[in-house]
Amino acid sequence: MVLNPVISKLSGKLVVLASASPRRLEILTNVGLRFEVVPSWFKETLDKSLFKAPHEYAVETARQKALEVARRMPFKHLKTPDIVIGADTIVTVDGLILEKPVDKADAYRMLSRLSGKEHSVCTAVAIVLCHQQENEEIDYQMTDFYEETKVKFADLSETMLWEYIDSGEPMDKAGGYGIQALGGMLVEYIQGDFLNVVGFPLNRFCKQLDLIYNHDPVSNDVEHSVISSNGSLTNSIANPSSNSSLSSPTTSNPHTDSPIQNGPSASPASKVKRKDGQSALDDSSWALVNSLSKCSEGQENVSAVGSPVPPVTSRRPMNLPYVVDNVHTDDLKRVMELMDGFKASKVLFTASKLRVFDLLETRPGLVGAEVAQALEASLKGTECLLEACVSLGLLERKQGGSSLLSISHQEVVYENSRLAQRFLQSDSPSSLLGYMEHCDELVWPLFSHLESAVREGTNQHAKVSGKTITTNNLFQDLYYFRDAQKLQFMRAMHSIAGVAGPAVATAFDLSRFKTACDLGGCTGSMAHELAKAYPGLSVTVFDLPSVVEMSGDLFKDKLPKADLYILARVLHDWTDEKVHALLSKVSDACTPGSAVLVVETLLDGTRSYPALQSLSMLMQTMGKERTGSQYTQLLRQHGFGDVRIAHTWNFVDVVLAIKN
Ligand SMILES: C[S@@+](CC[C@H](N)C(=O)[O-])C[C@H]1O[C@@H](n2cnc3c(N)ncnc32)[C@H](O)[C@@H]1O
Repeated sequence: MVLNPVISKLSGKLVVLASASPRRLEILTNVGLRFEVVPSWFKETLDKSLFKAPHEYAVETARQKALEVARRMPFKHLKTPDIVIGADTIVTVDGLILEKPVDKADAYRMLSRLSGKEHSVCTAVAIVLCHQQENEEIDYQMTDFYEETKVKFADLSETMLWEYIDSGEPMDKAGGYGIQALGGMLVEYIQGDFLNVVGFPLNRFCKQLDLIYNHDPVSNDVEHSVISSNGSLTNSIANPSSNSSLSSPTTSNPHTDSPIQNGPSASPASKVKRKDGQSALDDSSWALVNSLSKCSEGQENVSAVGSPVPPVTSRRPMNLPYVVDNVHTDDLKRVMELMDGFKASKVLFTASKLRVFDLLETRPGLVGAEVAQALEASLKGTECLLEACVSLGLLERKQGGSSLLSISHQEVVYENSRLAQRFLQSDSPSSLLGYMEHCDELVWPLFSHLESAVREGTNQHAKVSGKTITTNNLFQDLYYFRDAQKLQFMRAMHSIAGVAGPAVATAFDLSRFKTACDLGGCTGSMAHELAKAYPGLSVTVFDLPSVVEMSGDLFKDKLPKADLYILARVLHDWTDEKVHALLSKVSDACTPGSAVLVVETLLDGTRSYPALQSLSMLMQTMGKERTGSQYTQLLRQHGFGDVRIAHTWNFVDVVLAIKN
């Protein structure tokens, strides 16, 4: 299509970009567009499974972003924009939608998925035109489109991936990369609009503005749906030859003359369809999407919270304060989740202890009564527990049991979720049941004394078991004083090492070491993982006499000879003084080029797990978790000049320190 001048058509208009993306801002500024930035409060949480194709999800998100700002501004900013632009960029690969990574581990998952493959970048843009009418009501007209660009990544090495992730660039970008900066290094070729990959398809946007401002939509016979503030469809004209699109976010079928229901139109599938039945995305027809009076402030907020499609319902009087908005709702949700965190943990521990997951592994598809019978528990309590497990993603609820006790085939039956199959069944290789039992029996009672621990700065065993624990008797008197306790502790250590072991073993290339000694190696689970990863490595486990045959006291006895010493979750048990004593001893046992592998949860980044784990150490031991740089400093003080850190984002991270 011939492109006419469009940007000048917007001069004198209040143009608003409903996006905080600096890249979109730059693209639009560069072409001389004058606009305000009002980031949308619409949360990108639409249920992706409701959309037939990924681009439909992006379009709907762009629409909701733009509409939220268009509806908020007259009330919150006390001015009505002329035009609001919303955009959403998604990356799709193997049918999967990738948005912005939530953390480094997520960025790693995304980028390794993109490595060596072609993927698609889709930016959807929604343009809302706001017309203030004489009666103070505002009409909203919306048009939207999307642009797709194919991008091919080179094969990326692990080092390249991590170097890029550690640059911090992936974090605020769809798909975890930015083509305009460092991420450009990853790209072999692109097919399509480069700026679309950056975040805004400028050319297509200008074509769309051309359609809007250089052609009169009504005289062009384009599709034109009007929804009045009482929610009824008042007009509908169609032009089947039209090739651009506009849709009404509030109508389930704007092509009918029937009245449209008030209230939330829940499904994104309610988007306008073209006359020919195609998705509206390639159309450029018009729809007057909404008409709201200025006094419907509360409604604006309700819609943004509850539904992808803003409802048009009865008006609220201006003087009735309406206090819920997206931001508040998200904060409230977070606080509620945190307040309920202890209940969720206890549900997990109890269901594990009652062996619900083992039962449903051997007998999947049981109804509540059958589970209650097998557990010898009350029906009422069992049903509550099962439903709580479903809500936490531990179990799946299905319809139609075929069991003897089921009354009808429509009865609810339960099965283990994938998460439960992997981590909660006792026979799974990555079962965490041992650790769960430890958390429930030992850590849980300690945490009820968190306030005392914070005030006193010490462990709380005296309050729970009446035992005063010091650096000299931590293991012997606490964990190993009875066989049952010892085995429980060892099971806990074993299960974590089993899950984290493969990531620890491969965090660095350790193939040059021939002998390793796992100091405080407990059941040998970590040693086993190392030996598996490096068939040429002979690993010895050294622990207290009550734990292993190759025994001794780390602090008193001579250490076995090795060229790699492993200290996995040992240093975090001890005071700085003891840590210095131990590292000095390990350093003495090392020759130049030998190394120590410190495996600990590093207090780096913003994940909650390490911080909570550090509190757990405070409650249980003499020690604490430390940051990567604290370990680096400690190790350097003991003659390990070359210190490298690998964050595995598993239970533990890894520090490799090589002796000078
Ligand atoms: C927290 S556990 C870690 C176990 C194992 N490294 C892992 O990551 O699964 C600490 C280990 O240090 C051992 N340990 C504690 N004090 C010790 C000492 N004085 N000498 C030798 N081993 C000790 C304990 O028996 C226990 O196995």
